[in-house]
Amino acid sequence: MNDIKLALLGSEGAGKSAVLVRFLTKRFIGEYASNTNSLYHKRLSIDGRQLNLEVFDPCSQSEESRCILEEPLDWADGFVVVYTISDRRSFLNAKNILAQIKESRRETCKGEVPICLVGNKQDLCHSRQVSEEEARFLAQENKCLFQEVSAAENYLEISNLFTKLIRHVMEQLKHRGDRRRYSGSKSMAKLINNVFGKRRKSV
Ligand SMILES: Nc1nc2c(ncn2[C@@H]2O[C@H](COP(=O)(O)OP(=O)(O)OP(=O)(O)O)[C@@H](O)[C@H]2O)c(=O)[nH]1
Repeated sequence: MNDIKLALLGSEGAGKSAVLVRFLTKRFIGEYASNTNSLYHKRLSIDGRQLNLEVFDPCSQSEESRCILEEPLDWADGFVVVYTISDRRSFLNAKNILAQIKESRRETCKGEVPICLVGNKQDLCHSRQVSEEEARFLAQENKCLFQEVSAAENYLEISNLFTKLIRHVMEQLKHRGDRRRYSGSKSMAKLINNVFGKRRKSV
């Protein structure tokens, strides 16, 4: 069984939980408790391989999430960076987050860091503030996957995107061998105790 660890990052209200819950349950739930960090857990089968998926969905508002760009950067195998197409500030924040991921992995990760940039709330395109071209260009610069989606309206695009990201993570883990298993398990214990406050969710 392969363990795959993903972290969701992005501005408050960008739709991180909505995107993740859409992927995990196929459903859109309008409102989520946003005052807690959550660790979602799900078993999946991709390309005939059984996977143990863990996804960290941080609370943007909590004190704890201040360390979000420290521990999870080491813990996660891949990242989903979410912005809202109708909120330029969330896009600029996503740009910042991509730079921080790259910086933190510069020394430890020889290949590409598996990341997908997600432009959420595509259904709000009448109030668009970020063009698809600009976001695609940012994704190309950072060598990450990119897709505009609507967690409110679509499942398939989100599902395909996560599947591509997980495949990319599996490729990277093959190259990284045992290194991650060692440091990953140390980070995990620390993360659960110090950051997540032992909250875990199975979907
Ligand atoms: N119109 C529209 N609204 C969405 C979409 N996705 C999420 N929302 C709404 O955006 C708001 C924020 O969504 P969340 O999923 O809680 O966002 P988040 O990034 O997890 O927020 P924090 O937990 O505060 O960091 C909620 O009111 C959602 O219903 C979407 O695709 N379209």
